Amino acid sequence: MATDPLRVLVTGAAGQIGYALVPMIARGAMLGPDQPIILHMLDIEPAAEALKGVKMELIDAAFPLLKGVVATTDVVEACKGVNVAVMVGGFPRKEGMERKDVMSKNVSIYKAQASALEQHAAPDCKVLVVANPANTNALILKEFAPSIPEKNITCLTRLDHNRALGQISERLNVHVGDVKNVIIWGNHSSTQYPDVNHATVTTNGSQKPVRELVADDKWLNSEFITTVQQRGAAIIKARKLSSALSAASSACDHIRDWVLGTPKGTWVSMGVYSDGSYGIQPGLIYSFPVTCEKGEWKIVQGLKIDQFSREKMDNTAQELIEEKSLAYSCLN
Ligand SMILES: NC(=O)c1ccc[n+]([C@@H]2O[C@H](COP(=O)([O-])OP(=O)(O)OC[C@H]3O[C@@H](n4cnc5c(N)ncnc54)[C@H](O)[C@@H]3O)[C@@H](O)[C@H]2O)c1
Ligand SMILES: O=C(O)C[C@H](O)C(=O)O
Repeated sequence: MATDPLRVLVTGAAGQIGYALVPMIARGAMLGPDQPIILHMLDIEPAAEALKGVKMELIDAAFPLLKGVVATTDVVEACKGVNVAVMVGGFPRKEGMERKDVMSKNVSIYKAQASALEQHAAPDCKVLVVANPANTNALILKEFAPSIPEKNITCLTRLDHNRALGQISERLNVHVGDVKNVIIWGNHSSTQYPDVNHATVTTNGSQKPVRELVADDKWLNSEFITTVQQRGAAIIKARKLSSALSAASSACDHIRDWVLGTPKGTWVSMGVYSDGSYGIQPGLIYSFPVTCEKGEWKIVQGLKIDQFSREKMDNTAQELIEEKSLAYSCLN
């Protein structure tokens, strides 16, 4: 039986993440190889010509799953009937800036786009905010779109999760696919806490704790953490542009696992609405370990948290509380 196409919105589609992301979606990397797609691409007037060019290339690539392309600078047209919204539109940080330095420009975009999504997207639309400051933009979107269920609004910390997997795989010289269950707690910023206390590596059919295999707590508790926290800045320094292919790929991972489910025994990190789990203030958009089934995420419960982790988890929560009040002061 033919499957109806799903409508996927990408905002900021003429930008560098957008350019990497739309072909991945059109090839099935986000919603699977059998799911037809109609792509909705939004950008602003100064990027309208570039957006047209992206649409031309999508047509030229002749993707079999791509059943239509809407390329527009009209936010209402862009949001109409979308089932998935990937919010990339905004201003990236440059060398020497922290992510919250792009706050005033970006939170006002998310306030404005919240109502367009609320009024015109499909009622069960799943929203992923990528643009920085990602957690706080998602929080603003949630607060200004009160009729969208809070469970449907998330932000991207899967890139940090994948970076953590990558660092462990490099250190142990094992395949990245054999490393699992790292956790990113908190903010997608330099206060995030990459935690390997529950992570494992599968070797010769059995699972071993990452801590045991690395056997170097000093490295795990210092250099590993700062490398993951600072990876975004390192990419900006090297490329003079912020990460794009890895961000696009991680956005596909985030939505794919959310919609199609996480493999048994595996969790991933997602920035989601806090329900107070692990003592994190309810209402923040905070990155937790989650499992997904039937299109719903659930925070993994009952993990043992030591004093070292507790302090780092609270520190990044505190930054999110401060970002929230800074965001509101930018909106006033
Ligand atoms: N969460 C993450 O892991 C992660 C990773 C990488 C980048 N980012 C962030 O993603 C965002 C995009 O990065 P990029 O490198 O693609 O930037 P970019 O400047 O190349 O592209 C951004 C696009 O957004 C468009 N835009 C601006 N205002 C808009 C609006 N109101 N509506 C729709 N589109 C609008 C711009 O015209 C531009 O085409 C940045 O905020 C960046 O910091 C987040
Ligand atoms: O660090 C940035 O500003 C871009 C992005 O958030 C990243 O982590 O690569």
